Amino acid sequence: GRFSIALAGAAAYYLHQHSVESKKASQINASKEIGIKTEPDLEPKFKSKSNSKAKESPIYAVDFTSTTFTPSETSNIPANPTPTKSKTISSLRSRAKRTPKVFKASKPVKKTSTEPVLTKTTVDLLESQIYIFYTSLTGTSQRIAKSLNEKLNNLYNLKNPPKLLSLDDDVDDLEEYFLKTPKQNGDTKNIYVMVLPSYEIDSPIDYFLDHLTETYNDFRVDKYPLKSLLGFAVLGLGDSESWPEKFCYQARLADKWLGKLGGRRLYPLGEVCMKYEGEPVANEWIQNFAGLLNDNEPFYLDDDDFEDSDKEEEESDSTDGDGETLVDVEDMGDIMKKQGTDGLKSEAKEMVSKNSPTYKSLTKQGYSIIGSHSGVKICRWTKSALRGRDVIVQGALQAHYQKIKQMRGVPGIQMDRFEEAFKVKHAALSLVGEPISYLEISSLIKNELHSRGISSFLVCNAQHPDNLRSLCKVTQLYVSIDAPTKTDLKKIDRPLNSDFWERLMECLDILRTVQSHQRTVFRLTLVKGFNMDEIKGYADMVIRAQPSQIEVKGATFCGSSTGNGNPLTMQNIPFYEECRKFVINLSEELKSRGYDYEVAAEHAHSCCILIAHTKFKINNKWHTHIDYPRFFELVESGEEFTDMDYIKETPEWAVWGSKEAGFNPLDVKFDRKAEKLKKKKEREEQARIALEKQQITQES
Ligand SMILES: Cc1cc2nc3c(=O)[nH]c(=O)nc-3n(C[C@H](O)[C@H](O)[C@H](O)COP(=O)(O)O)c2cc1C
Repeated sequence: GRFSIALAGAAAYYLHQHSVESKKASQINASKEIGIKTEPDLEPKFKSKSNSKAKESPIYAVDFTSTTFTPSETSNIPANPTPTKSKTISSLRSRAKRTPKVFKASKPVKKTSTEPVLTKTTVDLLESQIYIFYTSLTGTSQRIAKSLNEKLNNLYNLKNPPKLLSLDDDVDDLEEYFLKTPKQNGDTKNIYVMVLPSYEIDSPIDYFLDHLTETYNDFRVDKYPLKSLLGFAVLGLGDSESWPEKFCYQARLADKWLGKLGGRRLYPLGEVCMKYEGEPVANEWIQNFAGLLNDNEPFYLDDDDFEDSDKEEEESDSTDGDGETLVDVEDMGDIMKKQGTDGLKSEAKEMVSKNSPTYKSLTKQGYSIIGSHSGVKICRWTKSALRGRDVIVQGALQAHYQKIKQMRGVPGIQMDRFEEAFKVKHAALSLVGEPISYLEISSLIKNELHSRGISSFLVCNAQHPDNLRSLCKVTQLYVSIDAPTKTDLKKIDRPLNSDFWERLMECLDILRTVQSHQRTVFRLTLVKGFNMDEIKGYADMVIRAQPSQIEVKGATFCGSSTGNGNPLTMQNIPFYEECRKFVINLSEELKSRGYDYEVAAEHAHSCCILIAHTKFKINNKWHTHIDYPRFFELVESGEEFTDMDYIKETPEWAVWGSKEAGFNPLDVKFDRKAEKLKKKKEREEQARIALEKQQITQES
């Protein structure tokens, strides 16, 4: 058996009440039939009987990837970095489309590698020459830049003392640093750290930003002059109260253009409001940045990243849709130069190439983080798991942190969320095997998770009654209910045990009795044409187990292929409306039989709806959320407690029927297309005004 631990920081766990992963699609293969219903024993028994009988020790592989799917491959970190493949003319894109002198070249063909190329970075950041640039009108940025300088100067293992330069006084010619870059002895490379305020009014920052954009747009010079840097980071200072719309906007622009000019982002852009947060937060950024210099985690960012950020703009400008790219003849020099130098001299590739199958496979398995979980699938954890529970949790945490660190260079990462992701708050023990069949599970939960203040969401498939009976207190105990009848369940889950139905029934009884003190949650994943019709069968199970809540989620489409035995198509993915209908019918069925369950909350975006027992509705307000601090207080007290002792009011935006339908208004959805459209409209409007002005001048 295998199970996975998915870890999440606080910020990313806003879905904690409702998030349900869809079941592995290939497991679902069913038709409908009326099943056997057994009358439940309705006598609750509150005393827990522990099953201490140790059976033979099984072998556990730990899957730290997505909780929905375990790939068959593992990725290795090869000892030797794979060199960057040389680029061809065709791998370079044109800039703005110009006429009339054009060469035709085929669309970029990126070489892909089937070999995983996740490698440790070969360069030691501590060996670099750090330049701290700042510009300051009223002295704040200068002060912060000085404390950054001091902090770095005090790093005993930093080889070269940093250089502090005012863009206003010490840098006469921006080209010396932002077109060429200073040459150092030997292999020493430069790191640029910028401390920049933002000014709505004209200031020297405009001049600096103009220089960056002009360099980028100047077809005569290398488009990526800052590629020779080891990396850069920008700390922005501003005032979010007085300039909410333009808060730190110039630091953001600097961060963007330095990236576009080929710089590698070493650390997320800092945006500090000097009015509210002030120097402590700026110093926190400094502290974290300094910490990262000591870190030799590989960068998520690879050589292609800065090009990708251009891509969208260029693609949107381009009307050329025939698979070929027009290359301006004036760009040819640039292209030739790149072909000659990049391919031969560029340093060893440090990360999985964005276009490689490995990258795609890893990200698909959950490699993205901030808020979610550690997408690592490294076989050494499998070995670690054999050594015992301590190694499992430590390994999971380590892998989680490692993955977060790798995200530090990705454009758009928010510093506060990045830092928050290091504070693991929640662990989901779930899927692909049974976490409760791990003999040490209770000890792992108590001693490794709860003692660290990490909550535990445990998912089981109700096939191991003995283990379920002896399970310790968890924050939330999920039971997957994949089908409402015996026949359907057999087809859908293809259970290993012939007495699977009896086991399920026994587990449901345990939930109602021995484990009724737990916050128990049924999780139903709806698949159209497979398990959505037998409402009565589900109602029977709810009555038998009397769970605290029922989470219902429409299955998500993960692609289908005839080769992997997955019969699902988009036709099997229910619409949100169909899920709504399902939960209404189920709660009405329960009501009609005298059981008090109602639809309580929803998260339309994830096609996820929560039915809860009405005991969670206090003074007409739903309390389906978890009060985590209270949970840990209760755990620490050693006293017995129930699911009702750590409840928290459901926020209005999550309540069933709210206009937000579960979308937290604080989490602004970034709509790239809408953003582009907005910008386009702004440009058109500006052009129209300019034209009008011109006409007025001509007329007068
Ligand atoms: C006239 C003026 C305009 C400003 N405009 C902005 C702005 O557009 N966005 C922002 O975030 N902060 C703005 N600020 C706040 C400054 O960026 C902030 O006070 C910063 O810490 C000043 O740094 P300095 O002392 O190094 O010049 C503005 C401040 C002044 C005085």
